[in-house]
Amino acid sequence: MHLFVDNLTNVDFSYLDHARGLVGETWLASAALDGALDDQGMVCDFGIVKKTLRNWLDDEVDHRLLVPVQSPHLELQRSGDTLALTWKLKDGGEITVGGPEQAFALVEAEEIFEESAAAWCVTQLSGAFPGSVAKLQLKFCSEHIDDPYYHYSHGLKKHDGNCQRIAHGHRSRIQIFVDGTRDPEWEERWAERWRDIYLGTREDLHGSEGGDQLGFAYTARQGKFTLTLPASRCELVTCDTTVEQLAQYIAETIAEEEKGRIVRVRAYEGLGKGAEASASR
Ligand SMILES: Nc1nc2c(c(=O)[nH]1)N=C([C@H](O)[C@H](O)COP(=O)(O)OP(=O)(O)OP(=O)(O)O)CN2
Repeated sequence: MHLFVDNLTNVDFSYLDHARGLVGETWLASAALDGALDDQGMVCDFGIVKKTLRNWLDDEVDHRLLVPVQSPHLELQRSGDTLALTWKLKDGGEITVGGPEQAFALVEAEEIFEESAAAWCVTQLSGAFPGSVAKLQLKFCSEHIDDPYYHYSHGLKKHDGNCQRIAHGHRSRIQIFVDGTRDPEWEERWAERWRDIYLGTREDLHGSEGGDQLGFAYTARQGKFTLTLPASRCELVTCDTTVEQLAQYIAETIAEEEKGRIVRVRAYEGLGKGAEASASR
């Protein structure tokens, strides 16, 4: 018998890609299970399926940096329960990340994409379901978005939860209105500007701002986090990078060029949520 659960949860995370660098991503997860019927006439109670998978994905994938440990572009070092890695980029640059182990997911794969990540999750989940379940399949996919969107990574050092991790991210739509009318040109400009970007807070800078490589470091409740990456893959902002503050930052930046007009920005953070802000000059 075949059982399925569509859109059971979504995961927000970042991953390392040889060409794209640090990629903020949001995927929807769906599951399918094959097995015999138990004495309730079920392959597995939907309640158990949803709780088991949601809890596991929340703990092991959501808000983590997914690292493809079989990649030739990776150097990884462990010291106690902290990890430090160097990732070589296709254009010759590099990214380094350090932090507590719980901020990373070490995925047995050469590259991270929907299928490789799902296959690793299924391996990790072996034994999580009752014996009536013979086979688990997991599928990740991106939300269908008609609007322009961007992928960004960031870390919120003041956040009490997992958003404090320095390299987690989202795939997010952006809607921009000038004097009440949607402005596709501005939306495309921001989608391009924040394509695979790291949004760094200026006060977290470690080292100088002027060079080709930028460094960020902070200590939060989970431990010490560090990140270095090419300045060209980064946008520095003076505020923290909550979606409220990003919406305000975008609105104010556009308002500088749209003098006398009211700019309203509806910025998403991942799927189905975000913040609205307005500005005029
Ligand atoms: N009001 C705000 N709340 C939160 C913000 C924010 O900018 N404004 N940001 C975060 C984190 O950046 C986090 O990455 C958001 O991730 P998400 O998974 O969407 O949030 P939750 O963990 O709360 O939701 P789940 O659906 O349960 O994963 C957090 N909050």
